[in-house]
Amino acid sequence: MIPWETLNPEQREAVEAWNEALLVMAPVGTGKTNVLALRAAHAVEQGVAPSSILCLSFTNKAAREVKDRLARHLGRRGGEVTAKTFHGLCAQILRVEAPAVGWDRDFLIYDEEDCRSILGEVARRANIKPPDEERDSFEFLLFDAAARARLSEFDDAVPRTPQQVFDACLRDSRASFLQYRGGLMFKPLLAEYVHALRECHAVDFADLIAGVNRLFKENPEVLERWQAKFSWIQVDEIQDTNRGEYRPLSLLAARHRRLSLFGDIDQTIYQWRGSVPLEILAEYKSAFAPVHEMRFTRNYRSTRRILEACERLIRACPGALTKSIVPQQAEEGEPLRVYEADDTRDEARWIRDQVETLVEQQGVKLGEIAVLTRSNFTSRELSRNFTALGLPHLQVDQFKFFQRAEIKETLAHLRLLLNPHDANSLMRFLKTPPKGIGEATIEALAGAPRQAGLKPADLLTPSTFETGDPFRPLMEAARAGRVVVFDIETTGLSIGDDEIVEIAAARCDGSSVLAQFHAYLKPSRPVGDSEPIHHLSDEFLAREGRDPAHVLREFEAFCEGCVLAGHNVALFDVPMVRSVCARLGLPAWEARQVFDTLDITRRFHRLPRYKLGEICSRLGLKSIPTHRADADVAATVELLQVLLPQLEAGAMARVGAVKQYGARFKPLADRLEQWRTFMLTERPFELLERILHESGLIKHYERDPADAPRREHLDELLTLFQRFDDPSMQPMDALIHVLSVASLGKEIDGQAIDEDKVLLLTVHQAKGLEFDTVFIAGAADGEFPNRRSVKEGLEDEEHRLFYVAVSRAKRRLYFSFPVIGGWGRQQMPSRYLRMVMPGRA
Ligand SMILES: Nc1ncnc2c1ncn2[C@@H]1O[C@H](COP(=O)(O)OP(=O)(O)OP(=O)(O)O)[C@@H](O)[C@H]1O
Repeated sequence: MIPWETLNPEQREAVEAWNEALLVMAPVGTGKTNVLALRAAHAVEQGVAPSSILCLSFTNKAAREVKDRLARHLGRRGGEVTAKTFHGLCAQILRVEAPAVGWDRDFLIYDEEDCRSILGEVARRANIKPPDEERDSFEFLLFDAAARARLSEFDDAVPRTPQQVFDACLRDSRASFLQYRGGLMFKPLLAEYVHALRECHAVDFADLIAGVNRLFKENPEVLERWQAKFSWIQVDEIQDTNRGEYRPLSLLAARHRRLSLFGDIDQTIYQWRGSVPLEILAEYKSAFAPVHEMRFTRNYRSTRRILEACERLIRACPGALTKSIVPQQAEEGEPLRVYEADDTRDEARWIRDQVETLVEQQGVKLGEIAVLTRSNFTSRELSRNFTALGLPHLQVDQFKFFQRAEIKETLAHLRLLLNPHDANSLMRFLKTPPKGIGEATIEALAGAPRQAGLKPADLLTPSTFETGDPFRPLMEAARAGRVVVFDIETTGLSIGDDEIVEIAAARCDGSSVLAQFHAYLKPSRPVGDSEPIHHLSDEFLAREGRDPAHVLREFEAFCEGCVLAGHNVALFDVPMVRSVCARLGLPAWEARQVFDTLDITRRFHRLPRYKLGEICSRLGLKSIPTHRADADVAATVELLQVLLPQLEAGAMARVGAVKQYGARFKPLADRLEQWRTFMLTERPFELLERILHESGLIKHYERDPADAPRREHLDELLTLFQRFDDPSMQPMDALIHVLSVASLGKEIDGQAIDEDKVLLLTVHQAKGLEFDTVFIAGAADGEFPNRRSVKEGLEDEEHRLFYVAVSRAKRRLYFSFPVIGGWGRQQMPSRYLRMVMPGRA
């Protein structure tokens, strides 16, 4: 039920316009988030299927809030709405469509640190070695350029070449890097980097955005399917969106034309990252005309005094749209205050004193107080001082939770279970707690055997030790004409619920097809959204489909004594057949070995992309895959026949390496295999708890009393795993979901807001939040506005950032700055203070 009585007329108008393309531009604190959730709930009440609704937010925290509110209004049906961040949506789509972009279905999302370490390695291999003191900023430069270069096609009005992007990043970089000006060929470096990522079955953030853009651009039938899935879309914080993010959303909505945007141009604070709100809004209004445009004006958040400050500040900002903000509260509120501190320590002491007074005299809770800063640097300085002064606080930057070594080391264990190819996690797993396998061994493993098609991951697979060479069963079966290549089509992607509608298979040897198998199966559920993928309709299957149990028994007989192979089958097709067999009470396929031609191709061929069709054309094969099971099987057979001689040629080297390293790796492989079985039945937090104990991680962090905070972080990780768990998912799917939140999460997402601690965070991190009391520290010219941003022509963005900071406060707003800043520099009050408090000058 919609609580209409709590809504003001403008909020009500927005909710009532549930069936239109709606654009809500609304100043700070006017209730956008709440209206967004209620509007989706109302759409469901009006008959829109909850599963067709997509709500996008800027942080996971905001997305969770939308979900919670929907659950409150809609009950169980609220859970069917997709509420995510944009990156989360890309990951969801690409996991389903992995074959269409040539990615592995089990792809991991690497965070900035993982990507930078790969880039550093790739650069070293190319003999690019910046001096030690520049290495960090050089890796960042490469990371930034690598992202921009891949997104240029979608982000820039005029696309640039990778070299142009790199040269521009180099020009803008603060460090000198003189030696690289005009001398570094960026394109091959970028290609190496992307290849290294894919070898780990990994992607980065830029891949997610570029991947979805390319997917929709090149595969109209795929786009059509997602258009049918999400027919009702609304997006929050549109002002901080760039073209590469907006475009796929507008494509998704092109058919149903129900795309609604919420935001506030005057809170644009990510222009430096390429957000172009005005252009996007103009594009939106013309593409989705007629757009119902409206503004919210009433602020429910702040006292009149704070709102007056907000209004004065934003009116003075060139180009701002907000002319007035109507206060809903009658309360005048306390006067704003400024403290000119002697230095940072004095500033921290003053804040501590004010906080103590508020707590003792006015009963304010520590968790309702926030200290906002422009830079991470000031935040860290204050944190050091607060610690010395005994003020309980939580610094969000320092709390880059998922970046902490102990968290990464722990998560590496889980990631490795899902994806043994993840080289970064493998290294972390081997090092902590130490597994007795040193750098030299790993270096050696990453060298020669690789050309023979061996990866370190093979040594963590128990079957490798039974055969002495991971590919021996495949080669032997091929010689005996006992390889079955197969492909299936299904009613959908849920392994536990969906059904198989077509099986195609071919038994072959190294040069020819010896027998074929093909059958349609009659499903007990409609094909639904999957029909456009395989073009098999319910009517056709009702007519041609046979009893699934019979077909699967025949298929089992066809595969008798054979080894199986397929393209990108390891993570979907095989578990799907197992699940359907189990549901039908047929003997499971547990013991069958399956070889994936996507994995093998990648070991021997360096290609820009690994979609089956692209592999076939690059390697000059005759077969053309068509997304029909039998055509794909024919293409895969031909591909396998090209790969087999290469596998044969590397056999000796692989056997040698397995012999040499086997004894040390086998116990680890067995342990991982055991955890993999628990992964199928235990909830993510239960599995995490098991691994923490059985891996020796807990013991490792208990050895040194100085490690006590690390232990606490591991406990927090367990709590977060419980919080992020989605009980409606199967345990393994839930684990994939939890790990993707961990890698896509912004700093604030990992935050267990603590009632007993003041929150210390940057203004960027405070976006969308509100607090009873706000301190804006470091409010000095040069710091806020930031000197460098002003120099780069981004002064208006600094102005808006100050506006965002000021508008987070509900009841009290304090400013402070040290007269003597860093490096003993004399500081003047921020120019914005004069606007906020004109009488003060
Ligand atoms: N109709 C209403 N009645 C009472 N309180 C409301 C109403 N609408 C919004 N609020 C309250 O006003 C505050 C601000 O709302 P919300 O955070 O949704 O605003 P917003 O527009 O998203 O803000 P911002 O853009 O500044 O982040 C919240 O505390 C919310 O509960």
